[in-house]
Amino acid sequence: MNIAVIGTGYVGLVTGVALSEIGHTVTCIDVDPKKIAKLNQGIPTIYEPGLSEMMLNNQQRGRLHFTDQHRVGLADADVVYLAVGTPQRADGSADLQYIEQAALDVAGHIRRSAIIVIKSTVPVGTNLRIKQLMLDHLHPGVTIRIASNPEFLREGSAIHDTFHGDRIIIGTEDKDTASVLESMNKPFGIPVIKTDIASSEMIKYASNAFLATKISFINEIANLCEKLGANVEEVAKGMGLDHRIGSSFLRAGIGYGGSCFPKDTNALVQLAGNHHHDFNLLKSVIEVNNHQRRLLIEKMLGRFGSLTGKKVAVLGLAFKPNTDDLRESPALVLIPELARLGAEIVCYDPIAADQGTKWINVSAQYTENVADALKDADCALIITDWPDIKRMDPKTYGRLMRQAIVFDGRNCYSIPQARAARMEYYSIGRPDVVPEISK
Ligand SMILES: NC(=O)C1=CN([C@@H]2O[C@H](COP(=O)(O)OP(=O)(O)OC[C@H]3O[C@@H](n4cnc5c(N)ncnc54)[C@H](O)[C@@H]3O)[C@@H](O)[C@H]2O)C=CC1
Ligand SMILES: O=C(O)[C@H]1O[C@H](OP(=O)(O)OP(=O)(O)OC[C@H]2O[C@@H](n3ccc(=O)[nH]c3=O)[C@H](O)[C@@H]2O)[C@H](O)[C@@H](O)[C@@H]1O
Repeated sequence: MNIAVIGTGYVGLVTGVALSEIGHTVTCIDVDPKKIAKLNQGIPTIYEPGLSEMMLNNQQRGRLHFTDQHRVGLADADVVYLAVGTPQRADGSADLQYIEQAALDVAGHIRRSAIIVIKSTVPVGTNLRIKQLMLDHLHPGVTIRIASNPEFLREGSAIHDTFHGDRIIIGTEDKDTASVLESMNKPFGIPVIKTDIASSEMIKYASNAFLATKISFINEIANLCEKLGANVEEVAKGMGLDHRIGSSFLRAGIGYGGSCFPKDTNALVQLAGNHHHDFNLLKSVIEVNNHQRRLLIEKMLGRFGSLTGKKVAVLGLAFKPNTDDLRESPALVLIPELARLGAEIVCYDPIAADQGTKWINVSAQYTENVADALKDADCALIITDWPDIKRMDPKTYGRLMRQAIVFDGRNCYSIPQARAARMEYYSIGRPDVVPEISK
């Protein structure tokens, strides 16, 4: 089929590349000419394992194209995906200006009837409003059908998730549209759930809200474990083996970040409020997460009294490993707070350092490797559990730092490992490790 994808961000680009990989002819359209120029040179604009090769391969086969010209990109499209951002407004609700503009752009340029698929995460009711908006602006004779097809990929494993997802959700007003989209997605070999549009829109928010709830729940248990002398990792393992609970999303840490959990939980609270429903549970999930992000600073102040003039090695900036995305990363809260407290900050991230220099507006040094960041530091603060940080011999801290004092927001090392390395080690939901010599 001929497909157009509007928006070449994390979701649009991966969707376009994946649909071309299963044999469709895809044109991705973006309003950012710089992104399009880079993509046309075969260079991905985001970091995702496996994306670069797959993209280049499909471009060379002539199945994947990029343009900033809607007229060109929409010329042959049978199906048009809208995959632009739906960020958070100041009041927490979803900002729909980009998707509305994208819909108007399509309506203004499309000259043939097509199915419009909304992939962006949008509040319940948005698909039908977008349809009406487009109907008001279409050229005479052009008809559209609308479908909701929310995305469940995770950044850092986006290609893997797209080909091995648990389900594909298709919400439509009519069975024909659902059948067309089901057969289009068949080569992915993933179960397709066909439903109505409102339920499809809600499945996306409910899924993200539930995963965020699991994380805040285990973080609260972790905080209690610290007070009671239990180890949250043992607790999570013991809970997760119950298949009704499941072991995923039970990793305690410095809270969830990223472009979606924070914004989607807030948007759902807002949506509920607009319908006179006070979503207290989800409000608590958000509150717990906000507090969790600051926990390690409290621990650092507890240990040092003051951070003025202390050299802090910050390991990891991205909101999770394998991505260069800094959106809502705990780093954006923690680094400015360290600066406010007078610390000297040296940051390391294997992929997201460039983004760090753009997003973090406080004075900080950026290094190319972990060793340079750790050299002569008074303490280390682990924000992202990058594989090279996790795999590092914990004795490295002692070899390079003034004192091996590590505040670990991702529980990268086991307690026995920390003890063996003679580190002073503060993690989440586990006993502190304080060697005799440091007491
Ligand atoms: N990032 C993620 O992992 C996931 C995101 N989502 C949802 O997918 C949607 C897109 O998210 P991201 O890909 O992260 O956004 P993004 O911000 O990375 O990309 C959006 C892209 O759309 C382009 N754009 C904006 N207006 C346009 C227009 N009128 N015409 C053409 N292009 C336009 C921008 O230039 C940008 O390249 C959001 O609703 C998000 O909640 C859903 C699942 C996963
Ligand atoms: O709607 C979205 O954008 C996406 O949001 C999340 O994906 P993503 O944000 O890319 O990454 P996750 O792996 O879910 O991690 C989110 C945050 O939770 C944190 N997390 C995750 C799992 C866990 O056990 N503990 C924990 O603190 C991560 O460190 C990270 O900061 C969902 O997992 C995807 O299904 C969804 O499509």
